[in-house]
Amino acid sequence: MSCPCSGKTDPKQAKYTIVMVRHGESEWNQKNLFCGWYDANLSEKGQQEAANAGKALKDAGYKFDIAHTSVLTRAQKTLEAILKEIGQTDLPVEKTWRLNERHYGGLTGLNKAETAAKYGEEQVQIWRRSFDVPPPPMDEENPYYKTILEDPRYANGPKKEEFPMFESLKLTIQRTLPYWNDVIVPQLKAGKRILIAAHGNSLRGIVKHLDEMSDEAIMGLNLPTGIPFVYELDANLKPVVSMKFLGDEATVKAAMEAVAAQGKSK
Ligand SMILES: O=C(O)[C@@H](COP(=O)(O)O)OP(=O)(O)O
Repeated sequence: MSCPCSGKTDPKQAKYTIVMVRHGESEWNQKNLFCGWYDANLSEKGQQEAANAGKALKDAGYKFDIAHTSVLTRAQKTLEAILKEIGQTDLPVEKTWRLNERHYGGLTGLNKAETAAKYGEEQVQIWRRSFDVPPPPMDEENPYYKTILEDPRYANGPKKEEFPMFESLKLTIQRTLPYWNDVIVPQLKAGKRILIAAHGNSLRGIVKHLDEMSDEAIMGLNLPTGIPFVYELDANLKPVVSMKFLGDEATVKAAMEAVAAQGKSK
């Protein structure tokens, strides 16, 4: 797909700025495994990507008043590395399961290329990128079932009855948007400069919402790891600058294509 690096631009009307970044490459991204709510660490390359994201933000002069991240290590470590680079290690940070990656259900722990070889690339593309077709549910046979379900980081939510066993992008958006609307929007309106470090699909959900992308259009968006992107929003929180990556266009495009290709059979 072409790089949607700088959609609409009328910075004169820009009232609010928010920066988002998908975490750096995780150890499971590196092994090409469906990760979802499994708590994979950053790979060495991912740690470097996170530091580079911080350098890019520093070079562009960004400072923040508050940051938001998920309860997963790969996003939190990315945020930490960024804050170190921009000299804001004391920034208030809010952590929420609502910014977690989508729950990849029964696919969690499977290799994406092997899954494509077994079920076909088309099926894997549907599982990875369709708006509302969920992956198969995670059941007790899955080796990561207990690790995830009994993880103490979820003691304060989600509630037992809302704890996902799988999520489509649609379901992911349904639990991410309340956080956007109830926590992030009021902070934006109060003039806070906000940074979000999260995941490929929780961020795709926010992007879909902000840019009012159709269910079809969002299928074509693959977010690269560790490259921050900026939104400038008007008084009604409509984008006047959309998804402006802090990276050169060729690099961003190649990184997006590499993410898309993870679902190929080899
Ligand atoms: O869960 C995963 O495997 C990846 C996204 O995978 P795709 O939807 O791109 O396959 O999540 P992230 O690395 O952003 O936390």
